[in-house]
Amino acid sequence: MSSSTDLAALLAAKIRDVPDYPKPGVVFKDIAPLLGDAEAFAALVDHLAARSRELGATKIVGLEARGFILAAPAAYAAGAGFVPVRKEGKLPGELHRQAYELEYGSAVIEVQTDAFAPGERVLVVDDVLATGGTVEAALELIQRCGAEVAGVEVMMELGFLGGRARLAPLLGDAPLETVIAV
Ligand SMILES: O=P(O)(O)OC[C@H]1O[C@H](OP(=O)(O)OP(=O)(O)O)[C@H](O)[C@@H]1O
Ligand SMILES: Nc1ncnc2[nH]cnc12
Repeated sequence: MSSSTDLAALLAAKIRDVPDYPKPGVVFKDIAPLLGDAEAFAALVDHLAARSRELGATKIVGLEARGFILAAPAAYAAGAGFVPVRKEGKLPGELHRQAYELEYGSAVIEVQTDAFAPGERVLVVDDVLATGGTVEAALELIQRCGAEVAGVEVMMELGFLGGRARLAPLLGDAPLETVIAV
């Protein structure tokens, strides 16, 4: 992929707007066409893996469920470990948990307390940044585990919902990068 503009254009062409899903007033960004396109999917995963290496991450966190689809292959390609942050009730053992609200609902996410070594550098990967509630909850969990946030990589940012400003206090110097911003 020759430039970030080319990557954004390739991906944007494969994201479908679905009005009034899952609730009236929400325009849902459906990434199924992108995932089904071998060139777009590979280009996105390669980009995430390259950023992970550049940021020195040793673990990539994926946020259930769509974040898993991007984070797991990126971790493999980057030579990093993969850590699932899951919706409540899916992980065994000792957990940290965090309730949050997102654009169209509310939920609780959890992570295993021993998922990271102390001070380990962690990259968070997800598909869509809307209100920022989901990523904010994930950052709180990672910090509670004693790990360091190396950065956040999200494929698409819905700027009008203010997620970036909300996350700034938790990020410090760590970058929040999105391939597409609308
Ligand atoms: O910025 P926010 O307002 O928090 O919204 C963004 C989150 O919403 C979606 O996840 P969802 O909870 O719908 O789960 P899914 O991946 O299982 O579809 C998306 O994959 C992000 O994780
Ligand atoms: N509009 C949206 N489209 C897809 N995923 C989302 N997560 C939160 N808001 C979303």
